[in-house]
Amino acid sequence: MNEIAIRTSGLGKRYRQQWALRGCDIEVPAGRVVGLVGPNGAGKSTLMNLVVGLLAPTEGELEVLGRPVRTSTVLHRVAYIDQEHTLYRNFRVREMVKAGRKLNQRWDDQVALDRLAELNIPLDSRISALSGGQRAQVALAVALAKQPDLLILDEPVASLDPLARRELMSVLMEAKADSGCTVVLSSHVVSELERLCDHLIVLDRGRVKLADDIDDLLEQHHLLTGPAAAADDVAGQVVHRDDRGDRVSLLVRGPRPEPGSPWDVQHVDLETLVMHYLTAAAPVRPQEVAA
Ligand SMILES: Nc1ncnc2c1ncn2[C@@H]1O[C@H](COP(=O)(O)OP(=O)(O)OP(=O)(O)O)[C@@H](O)[C@H]1O
Repeated sequence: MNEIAIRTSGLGKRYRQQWALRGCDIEVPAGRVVGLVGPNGAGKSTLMNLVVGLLAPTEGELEVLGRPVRTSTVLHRVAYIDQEHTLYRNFRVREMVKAGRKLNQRWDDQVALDRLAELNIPLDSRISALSGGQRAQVALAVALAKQPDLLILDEPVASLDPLARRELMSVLMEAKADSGCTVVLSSHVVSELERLCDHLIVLDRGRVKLADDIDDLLEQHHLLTGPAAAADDVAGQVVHRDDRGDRVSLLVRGPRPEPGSPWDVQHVDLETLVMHYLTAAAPVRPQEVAA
C-alpha cells in the first residue's frame, strides 16, 4: 500500500506576528509509527492541531489520508488524544463509551469494552476518580474504538509515571499491530520514542529539521573524526562540526568515506543525531529576512 497518511507542502501557521510553523514539507507513508520531536515551542502541537482540523493553516497545503482536511469527511478516520487526554472529567467511563458511540460513525463498542476490561477499569468509575495512567488508558480505548486510520497523540505519556508510561505504550503498540493504523506521537525526548517509532520528524522553532524513516536516517548519517584540514573535502552535508585544535568531529549526511581516508567513521545513534540537528545553526531563508 503506497497511501500517504500526511502530506504537507509549504504548510504554515501564524499567531498574530509569530510563525508557530513555517515552510513545513513532510510526507508520512501510511502504516508508520511517527515520532514528532522537538523542544518546547517547536511547533509540535500546532502541526498536530492542523492535521486533526482544529486549526486552519495560514498558508500552504495539507492532505490527510489523501484528502484536504477541512473540506472532506476525512476527520472521522482520525483520532486525537491531547495532553489532557481529551475526556469529560464528570462523566463515568460508561458514559464516555456511550458518547463515543453517538459521535462516531465507525465506532466499535467491543474494542473499547474489551480494552477497559483487560485493564480492570470499572465502567462505573468517574473519570475524575481515575489515576493519570488509567485516564490515559481510557482515552486510548475510546480513540481506538473509533477505528481510526490515523491516531495522533500529543505527548501522551508526559504526565505519567514510568510504569504507567510503559503500560500505555505497550497497549498502544499492541493496538497498532492489530489495526495497522498510522500513529503519530509527540515528545520532547527522543529516547522515549526510539523503540516504538519507525519514522521521525524533528521540529525546531517552527521548522522541520529532519523527516524520514529512522532506518534511512541512521544509514545516511555518520560521525567522522579526523584532521581539521581535510574537513572541506568530505562528501555530503556537514550537519554539525566540533573543532578541537587540529582535529575535528563531523556529523555528515552522505556517503561513507572510502577505506584509506583519514577519517575514523562511527555509526550515530538516534539521540545523538537529533541533538546535533537541534544544536546546528538554523538556516536563514530569504522570506524570513524579508518578513
Ligand atoms: N494559541 C496561541 N496563540 C499564540 N501563540 C501560540 C498559540 N499556540 C502556540 N503558540 C506559539 O506557537 C509556538 C509553537 O507552539 P506549540 O505549542 O505548537 O509548540 P510545541 O512544540 O507543541 O511546544 P510544547 O512542547 O511546549 O508543548 C510557540 O512559540 C507558542 O508560544
